[in-house]
Amino acid sequence: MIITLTPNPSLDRTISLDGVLARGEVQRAVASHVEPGGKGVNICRALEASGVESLAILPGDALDPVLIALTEAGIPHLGMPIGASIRSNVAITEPDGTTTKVNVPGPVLTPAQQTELIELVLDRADGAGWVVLAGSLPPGAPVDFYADIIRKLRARYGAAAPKVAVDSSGAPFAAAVGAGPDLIKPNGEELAELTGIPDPEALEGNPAMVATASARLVAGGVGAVLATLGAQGAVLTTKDGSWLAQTPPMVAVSTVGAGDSSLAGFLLSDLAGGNAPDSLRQAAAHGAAAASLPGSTVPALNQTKPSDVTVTQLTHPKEDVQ
Ligand SMILES: O=P(O)(O)OC[C@@]1(O)O[C@H](CO)[C@@H](O)[C@@H]1O
Repeated sequence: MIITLTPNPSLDRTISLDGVLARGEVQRAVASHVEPGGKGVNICRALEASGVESLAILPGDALDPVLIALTEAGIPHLGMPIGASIRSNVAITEPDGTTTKVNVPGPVLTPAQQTELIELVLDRADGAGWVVLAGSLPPGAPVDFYADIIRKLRARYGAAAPKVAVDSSGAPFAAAVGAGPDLIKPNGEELAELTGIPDPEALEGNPAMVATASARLVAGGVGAVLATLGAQGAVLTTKDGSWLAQTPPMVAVSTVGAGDSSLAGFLLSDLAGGNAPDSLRQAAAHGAAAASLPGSTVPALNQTKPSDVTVTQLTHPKEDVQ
């Protein structure tokens, strides 16, 4: 069983253009998709598509379009009523795979609502294999919201605590990293920010540098780092080493949610007893399959091609990343 918490979920509208996005112009779209979203929600959608038991915890009223869509899709979820609408985020995709995304802040969670949401997670985590804390925080939540949940889970369940994965951004991600989660899933930019690399482009095309930066986080108490690098693949770093996964070149249809599918692929392999390189392979296969699907559509296991993924072990270069 995998529990996800999405404290700032969204209704995702993806608009497909048949040309390049033109700022300041009126353009006609060729298609549009609406899906219930937010990172943890997408992870549960991907797990459900592969028959893995999960529960999506999120703030949202029973009649909110996001919760209605989750019910219709048969995604197990637990909504905490907030008396406000879940935000709507927009993605615009171009034929070459370029995706432009605009995310809005979302409704405020009061301190009482934050406490209630945390209690829901703590209660439901009993016996779970993983708890995934995912996405941005809603306005009003303190920076250490995720870090606090990690500490509370360990305090309540001790040695029986579920493993915790975190995928967020900015200061809340950095604070969560400080609490030593079992797994984090940064993209290149987030990894640079977490490790103090001033120019994220330095990591582009340099998996060894990604591995070195990730290894520092592992040395600092993070269990594993799954760095997703878009078309350049993914790098997994644990205390045992680093591996690079690469998928065959492709033109993406929509990259929205590809990282969430990657994390779902990793978790379902891990739950099934896969070792680190196996789980990385499934993460990369899930990410590539998601990028080939429109909107934030998530792939099922049988739509992924792990045999097309090349996994190689990396050695960390001696020089420090500055
Ligand atoms: O604003 P956040 O919480 O960082 O990200 C939200 C979001 O971009 O993440 C998912 C894709 O990963 C989408 O479903 C959703 O719109």
